[in-house]
Amino acid sequence: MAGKITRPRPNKDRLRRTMMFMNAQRPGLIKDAYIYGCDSIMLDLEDAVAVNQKDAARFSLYHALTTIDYGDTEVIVRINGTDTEYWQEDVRVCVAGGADGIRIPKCESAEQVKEVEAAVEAAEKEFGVEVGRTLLMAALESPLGIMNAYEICTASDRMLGCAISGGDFRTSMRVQIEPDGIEINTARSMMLLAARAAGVQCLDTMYPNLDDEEGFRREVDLIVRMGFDGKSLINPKQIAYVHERLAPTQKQIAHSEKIVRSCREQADAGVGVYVVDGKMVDPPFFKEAERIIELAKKCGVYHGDL
Ligand SMILES: CC(=O)SCCNC(=O)CCNC(=O)[C@H](O)C(C)(C)COP(=O)(O)OP(=O)(O)OC[C@H]1O[C@@H](n2cnc3c(N)ncnc32)[C@H](O)[C@@H]1OP(=O)(O)O
Ligand SMILES: O=C([O-])CC(=O)C(=O)O
Ligand SMILES: [Mg+2]
Repeated sequence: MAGKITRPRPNKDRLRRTMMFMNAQRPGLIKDAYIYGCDSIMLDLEDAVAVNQKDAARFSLYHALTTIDYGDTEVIVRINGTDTEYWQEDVRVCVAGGADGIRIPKCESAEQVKEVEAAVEAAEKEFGVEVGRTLLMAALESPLGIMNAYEICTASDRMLGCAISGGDFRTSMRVQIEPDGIEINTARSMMLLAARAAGVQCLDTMYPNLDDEEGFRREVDLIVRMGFDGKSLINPKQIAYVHERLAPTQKQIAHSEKIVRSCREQADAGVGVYVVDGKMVDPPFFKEAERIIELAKKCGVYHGDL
C-alpha cells in the first residue's frame, strides 16, 4: 500500500456549494465518494452511526482518511456532540487522520466551539500536525443555536462557516417540513445575517425526501435566492442541480463583464454613477459584478479574459 495520504492545507474560503453526508462506517459509501464531484464530503460519526457502532466508525474513518486520496474534494468530519462521551476521541482521530475540517453538530454556544478548538489544538500537538490547520464549522440545529449564531461564527479563527440542520431544528420547533419553507425561513435568514456579519460561509440543510425531485429543486431555488453559499446533501443525485443553480448564468456573467470594464473607463473619466443595459450602476454594483466574475471562475463557467 502507498504511504499515508497527506492533504494540502485546508482553505477557509474555497467553494462549498455541496457538502455530502455519508456514514463513516460504510466502506461502500466512503471509498470513492470523490467521484461524484461534490465540493466537500462529510464523513459522519454522529447521527448516521448507531450508538453501538461509534468505535467501529472511528476506526473506519481513520482508515479512509489515511489511505484514500480524495483529491480536491474537501474532507469534513461530523463529530458527535460535545454533550456525548464520544466527541473527544472523534477529534483525536480526525486530526490524526488529517481531516480538513470538523463539523460540530447541535452547536448552541461560542463556548462549545472553544471547547472543540482546545481539543483540536491538543490533538494537533499530539500528532505533529501544524497548529491551526484543522478548520471548524458549526451546525445550528435548535432555536438557541440560531439565536447565538454570530457568537458561534466568531468564536474561533478556524471557523469556516455554519450550516442549519433542518431535521433537528424542525423537531425542536415542533414543526414539519413545508413546501415553501415557512417553518424554517426565519431561522435561515437569521443565520445568513450572522454568517455574513462574521464573514464566514453559510450552508443550508439537507433535503430528506429523496424521491421528491420537484420539492428538492424548489428548496434549492429558494436558498440560492436567499444568498446561501451551499447546501448539505445526503445523496449524489442532489449534487448537479445545486452546482448548476449556484453558478452565475452566462447572462449574469456578460452583464457583470460590461460593468467591470465600463467601471474602469468611467472612473478614469471621473464618472461615479451611470447606466449599463438600462440599469443604474455605482460602487456596490461594481463590487457585486467583480464577485460574480470571481465566482464564475471558481465554478469553471467563465470563458472571458478579465
Ligand atoms: C438528519 C441527519 O443527520 S442527515 C445526515 C445523516 N444521513 C446520512 O448520512 C445519509 C446519507 N445518505 C445515504 O446513506 C444514502 O443516500 C441513503 C441511505 C439515504 C439512500 O441510499 P441508496 O438507496 O443506496 O441510494 P441510491 O440508490 O440513490 O445510491 C446510488 C449510489 O450512490 C451511492 N450513495 C448514495 N448515497 C451516498 C452518499 N451519501 N455518499 C456517497 N455515496 C452515496 C450509493 O452507494 C450508490 O452507489 P452504487 O451505485 O455504487 O451502489
Ligand atoms: O445538518 C443537516 O442538514 C442534517 C442534520 O443533522 C439535521 O437535519 O438535523
Ligand atoms: Mg441533526
